[in-house]
Amino acid sequence: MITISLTSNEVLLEIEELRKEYDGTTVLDGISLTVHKGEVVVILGPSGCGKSTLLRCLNGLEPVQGGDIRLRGNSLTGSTVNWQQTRQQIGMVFQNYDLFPHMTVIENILLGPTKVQQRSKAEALEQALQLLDRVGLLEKKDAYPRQLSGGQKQRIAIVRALCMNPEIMLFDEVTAALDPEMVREVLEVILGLAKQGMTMLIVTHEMGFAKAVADRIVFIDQGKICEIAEPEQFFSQPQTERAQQFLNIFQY
Ligand SMILES: Nc1ncnc2c1ncn2[C@@H]1O[C@H](COP(=O)(O)OP(=O)(O)OP(=O)(O)O)[C@@H](O)[C@H]1O
Repeated sequence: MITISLTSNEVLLEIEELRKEYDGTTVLDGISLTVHKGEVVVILGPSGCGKSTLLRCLNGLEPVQGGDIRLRGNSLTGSTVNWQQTRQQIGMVFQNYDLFPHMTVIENILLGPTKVQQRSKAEALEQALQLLDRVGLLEKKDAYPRQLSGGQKQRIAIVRALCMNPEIMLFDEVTAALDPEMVREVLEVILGLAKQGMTMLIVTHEMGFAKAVADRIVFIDQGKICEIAEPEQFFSQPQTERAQQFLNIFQY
């Protein structure tokens, strides 16, 4: 079988010796990771190891106490970072799709492109409709969030983030709040993005999905990177006892 890698040599994101504390307790303890354009990195680790915190630091939602984060060489840890601009380059989707309840699907999606990015409504609308079509929800464009299932809301949240044309997408347990039958439809959207070469950092507890989507698995334990491996290697022969214990819990 010929495997075509969509990962380029171009470095997009560099995390260097990142340290994060909450109330004097170290939660991220010297995390270093380089992500290339087009790469899909899945972050795994036991509950409380710091996965969500790491994504939140990358998106400027948490201040850090040490180290650096660089996006295309530009540091994101100083006090002068323009987060409004930077967040347009780093899209994030959370467990709880926070769509505005009083706005329709299309209004939710167009808010960022038209208000923040000041793009023309016609141009943003064209892109939004294309993206909605791609996730199979074009007919829901005028629905309100309360009229959608959890899986549909989560796909809309992904479209909303994509419509800002980010360079990288962060996904934080986006299927954790969904009923099992809706998990697949959301994961398929993310798999589709991977095939199109979107750079992504994904936190998930879905091991089958992690194996299918990842170029690299990063296993974190107690705030440190314990292991970085290709998925085949990680799932068949993890190098550390902690990773083996973690996989045993998932019976994987
Ligand atoms: N706002 C906060 N204030 C204080 N401590 C926090 C805060 N947010 C997270 N923590 C702590 O930081 C540690 C890492 O939390 P984080 O949510 O990043 O873990 P996680 O690996 O994503 O866990 P899970 O898989 O359960 O979601 C935990 O010990 C958590 O209790």
